[in-house]
Amino acid sequence: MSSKTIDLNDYLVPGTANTYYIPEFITEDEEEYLIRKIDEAPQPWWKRLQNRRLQIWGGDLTAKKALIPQDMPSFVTQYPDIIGRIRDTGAFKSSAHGQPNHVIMNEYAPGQGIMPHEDGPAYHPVVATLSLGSHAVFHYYKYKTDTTEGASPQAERSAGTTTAAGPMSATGSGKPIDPTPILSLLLEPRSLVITTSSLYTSHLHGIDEVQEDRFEADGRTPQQRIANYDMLRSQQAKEAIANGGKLERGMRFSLTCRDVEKVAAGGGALFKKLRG
Ligand SMILES: O=C(O)CCC(=O)C(=O)O
Ligand SMILES: [Fe+2]
Repeated sequence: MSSKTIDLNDYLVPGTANTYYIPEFITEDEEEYLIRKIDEAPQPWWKRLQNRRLQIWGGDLTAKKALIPQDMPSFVTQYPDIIGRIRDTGAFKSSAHGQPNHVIMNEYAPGQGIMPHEDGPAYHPVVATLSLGSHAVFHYYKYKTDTTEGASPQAERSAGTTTAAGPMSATGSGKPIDPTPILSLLLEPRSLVITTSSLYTSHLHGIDEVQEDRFEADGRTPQQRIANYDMLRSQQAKEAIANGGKLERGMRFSLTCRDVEKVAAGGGALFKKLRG
C-alpha cells in the first residue's frame, strides 16, 4: 500500500473518535516473509509467559520505564518497512520520536488470548497493532462506575505481558471491569489497528481465549457487533458476523508498536553510570 497517501480520517472506525482500522496494510508476500522471520528468530528472542510467547524488539524498559534502546530487526525497519509506514500514517506525529521505537510481538495459538488490561503510562498513548496469520476479535472494556455490584472481572496486574521484561500492559488497578465490551473489532490478518486517546488512556482491551469466534444472530446489527464491519475485506467473516456463524482461529502474531518517550542515555554514558 502506498502509505504516503494515507489519510487516517479515511480509516476511522464508525462510532469512535479515536480508533482507526486499515485493512491490507501489508501484502500477503510481506506477511509470509514476516511470519517466517518470526519463526526463524533465535531461541533467546522468545519470552514464555504462562499462556503464550512473545518477542520484544527495540530494547527493554528500566524500572523507571525508560527504554534501553536496541536496534530493531531489519524485517520491520527495512523490508518490509513497517515502522516507516506507521510513521507515514501520522498516528505518532505528536509523540516524542514521531514513530514507534518499541514492538512487542505476541504469538497466539488457537485458544490463546490476552486478558483485559491497559498498556500503561510508559508509552505515548498510541498503539498501532499489525495482525499476521489469523484474525482476532478485539474487545474494548470500561471500568465499572458502580462498584457496589457483586463479582465481576477485575483488572489484572500485568495481565498483558511480562513485567520481568519491563514494559507494558500492566495497570494493576484491581478495579472491577464492566464485562460487556463497549466496542469490538475484527482484526483481519495484514490489518493495522490504531488505538489512541481515551480508548488507550482510560479503557482496557483484550482477546478471548477461544478456539473459534462465534457470532449469534441476536437482534443487533452487524455493525453493532463488530464496529469495523463495513471496513472488512473478508466476505467469509462478514457473513459469519451478519448471519451468525463461527470463525476458526489459526496461529496469529501481533506486532504492537509503541513509542517509549523516555530513552535511557546511550551505551557509553549508561556504562559509566553503571560503573559509578
Ligand atoms: O494481540 C493483540 O492484538 C493485543 C496485544 C496487546 O494488547 C498487548 O501486547 O498489550
Ligand atoms: Fe495491550
